[in-house]
Amino acid sequence: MTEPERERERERGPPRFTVGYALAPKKQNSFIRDSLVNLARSRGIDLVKIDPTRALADQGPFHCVLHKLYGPEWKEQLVEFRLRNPNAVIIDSPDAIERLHNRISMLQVVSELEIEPRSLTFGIPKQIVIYDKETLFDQQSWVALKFPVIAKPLVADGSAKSHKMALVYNHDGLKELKPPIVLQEFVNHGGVIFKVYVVGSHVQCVKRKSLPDVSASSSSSTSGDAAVLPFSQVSNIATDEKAEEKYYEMMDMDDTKMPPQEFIEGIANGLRGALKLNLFNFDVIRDARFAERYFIIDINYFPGYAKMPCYETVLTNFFWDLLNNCSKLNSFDKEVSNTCCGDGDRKREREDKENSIHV
Ligand SMILES: O=P(O)(O)O[C@@H]1[C@@H](OP(=O)(O)O)[C@H](OP(=O)(O)O)[C@H](O)[C@H](OP(=O)(O)O)[C@H]1OP(=O)(O)O
Ligand SMILES: Nc1ncnc2c1ncn2[C@@H]1O[C@H](COP(=O)(O)OP(=O)(O)O)[C@@H](O)[C@H]1O
Ligand SMILES: [Mg+2]
Ligand SMILES: [Mg+2]
Repeated sequence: MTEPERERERERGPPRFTVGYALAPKKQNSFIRDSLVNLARSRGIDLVKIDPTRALADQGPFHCVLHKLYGPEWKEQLVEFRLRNPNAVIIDSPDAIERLHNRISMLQVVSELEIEPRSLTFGIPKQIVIYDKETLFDQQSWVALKFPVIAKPLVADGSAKSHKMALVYNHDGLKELKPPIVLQEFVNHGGVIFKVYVVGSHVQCVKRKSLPDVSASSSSSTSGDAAVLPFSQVSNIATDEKAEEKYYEMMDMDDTKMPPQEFIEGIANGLRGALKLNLFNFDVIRDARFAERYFIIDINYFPGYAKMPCYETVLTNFFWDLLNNCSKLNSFDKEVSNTCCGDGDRKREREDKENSIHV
């Protein structure tokens, strides 16, 4: 760069970026808080709402589009936007997100991962998919499964219906289920679930309450108790503080040891690469019988990040990394200058970007 060019750049000041967001109203309320908007703004990133009633390609300009909306029309909008703005970043690709909308394809990738240390194991609980009532009533279809099982709607599209689960203690309980469903073996895990939030290369694990363990006797069809227990979003239920305190005491929540960070990061990075996603979380449980055995039971796109400690900083850093030092973006906005960062950061940014753009 010549001296006059450097001078012009100094005069222009640091580059500014615009991130457009397209979110359902509930998500917008929980995620787009003043604390996030102000922190991002102070780092040169403006968060701007995308108007869902107007064509996306007519809005902007956006250096980056952040979204959690579904359906063919929205996908079309993204394709059109991409054609008109080939250097803008779309977080994340709708095809990659769609894989998480089916509870079978969602977890398929887990079995393909190879993670150190090998002293700990991870996988998914034994599960089958049932598409119709006939198969549900055919003993042969679930003979390989051990009760209790959790029945989950096959579709995980964010609707209230897609979170309606049932804990089924014995085969009598199967009668009440409505396929298409996934029947997954229930794993006793001490009533505590680990939620692992992933934001690009940032990985953060938190503890949440989960379903309590089930005793062997409650699974017998002669116990006289109900054969099925419906529930929904158990780790998300807002209880009053007192009840919450009692629950935590009862479940020894404070005493529950976190899984090793290195292990969790290995899984998170493996999933990030295989799923080609930047923004997701996954639910992990630890087998109550074998403490070295972990199961991944759920993966969610763009989860409730506002519940993650320091979410404003984590998300702002992610946007910043993505928007700065990126040659593709530099050509989208010719005004942007090159900014330095370490090699590790560069590698991280490259990975984050590889996971984004393609629509
Ligand atoms: O509503 P929140 O903030 O609790 O976030 C929900 C997530 O809670 P979590 O962060 O895992 O505790 C929630 O996670 P779970 O499925 O409950 O494990 C989902 O990601 C949910 O999105 P969707 O309904 O599946 O599209 C998320 O809902 P949306 O905010 O995306 O509607
Ligand atoms: N295989 C399982 N064994 C034990 N508990 C489970 C299992 N699967 C799900 N759960 C419990 O049910 C809750 C909801 O299941 P999940 O698959 O995470 O659905 P959702 O997408 O609605 O969060 C989990 O947070 C956990 O408490
Ligand atoms: Mg879950
Ligand atoms: Mg989920």
